[in-house]
Amino acid sequence: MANTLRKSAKFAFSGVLSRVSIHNGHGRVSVSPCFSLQQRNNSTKAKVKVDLDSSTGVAVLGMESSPVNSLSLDFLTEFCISLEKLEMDKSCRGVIITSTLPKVFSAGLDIMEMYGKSPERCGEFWKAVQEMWLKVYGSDMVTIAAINGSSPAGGCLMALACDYRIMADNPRYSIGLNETQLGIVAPFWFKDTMINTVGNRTAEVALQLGLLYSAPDALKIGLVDQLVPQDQVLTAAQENMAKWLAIPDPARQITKSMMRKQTIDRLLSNREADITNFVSFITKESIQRSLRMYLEMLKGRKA
Ligand SMILES: CCCC/C=C\CC(=O)SCCNC(=O)CCNC(=O)[C@H](O)C(C)(C)COP(=O)(O)OP(=O)(O)OC[C@H]1O[C@@H](n2cnc3c(N)ncnc32)[C@H](O)[C@@H]1OP(=O)(O)O
Repeated sequence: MANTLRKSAKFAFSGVLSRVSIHNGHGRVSVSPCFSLQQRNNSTKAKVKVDLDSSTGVAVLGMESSPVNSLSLDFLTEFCISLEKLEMDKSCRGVIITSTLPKVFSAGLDIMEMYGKSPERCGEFWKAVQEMWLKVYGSDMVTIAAINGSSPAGGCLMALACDYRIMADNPRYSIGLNETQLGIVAPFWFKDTMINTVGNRTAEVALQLGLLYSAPDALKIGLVDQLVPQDQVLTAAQENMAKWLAIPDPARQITKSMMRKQTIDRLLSNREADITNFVSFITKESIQRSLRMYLEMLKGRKA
């Protein structure tokens, strides 16, 4: 499906990678994003760690952007490059997306990217958010989210874009599209992805109220597929991956495409308008005020 989509869309990150894999002699391959001229990371510390086991064809993509894996432009760029590299690697059939940080899968979009930024920068940021979703939701690989921490808003979207979600059964963690609680509106493709997962009525209530669900409640509504103890999230993801990989790739990929193409096409054919909408919405004075208050609330929680 990703190949099909690549033909019909201009992917911001397409063609920036070469097929470089480094074998370390144990059947595992460490894949670090092969940065091109489009690399924009200022820091040298990688925000994404990829470990591909060539004997199983399964990669673990660990998000390690401290403190909370918020989805900044730099993070999203690195994430998309890593995923595209795996997508192009014929030996990789499945990817497990997880966090290497304690307590948090992803805190969602980096609020600092939406507060006090120029319209140009906001547009660039939103394009990267779209790209992340297109790449995960449209991946030819089997994608499993190993949700080993809280996963609000954009973090929930990333998990929703996967084929299967396994969450740590920890009462401190929550997941959901809580945008309205911040005074902002989840765009149509967030909403569509939620509807495709939990159904229209549940999505309507969840989105309007900006609900964050505990792990058991997320399981109840089908927002996640399985709960396991914290220390078993990755093992459970590996076990589940084996079931998905037992299905012949072409049959599974075509079926996935049938299920998701309409939703993907809707964004592809409205990409520019969606960016324009985002920029004009997020730069409004009232929205900037809401974001500032939310940031202050986040920082103030420590005091
Ligand atoms: C049209 C617009 C559409 C937009 C679509 C999607 C919007 C989004 O995704 S908006 C982001 C929504 N995210 C949230 O509401 C989550 C906010 N964060 C939290 O609830 C908690 O931080 C979390 C449960 C993830 C983790 O809790 P803790 O482990 O207790 O960490 P802290 O709260 O102490 O946070 C540490 C540090 O990180 C900063 N932080 C947290 N989240 C974000 C974020 N999303 N963006 C930027 N920065 C974030 C937080 O302020 C702390 O900073 P310092 O005080 O400087 O240490």
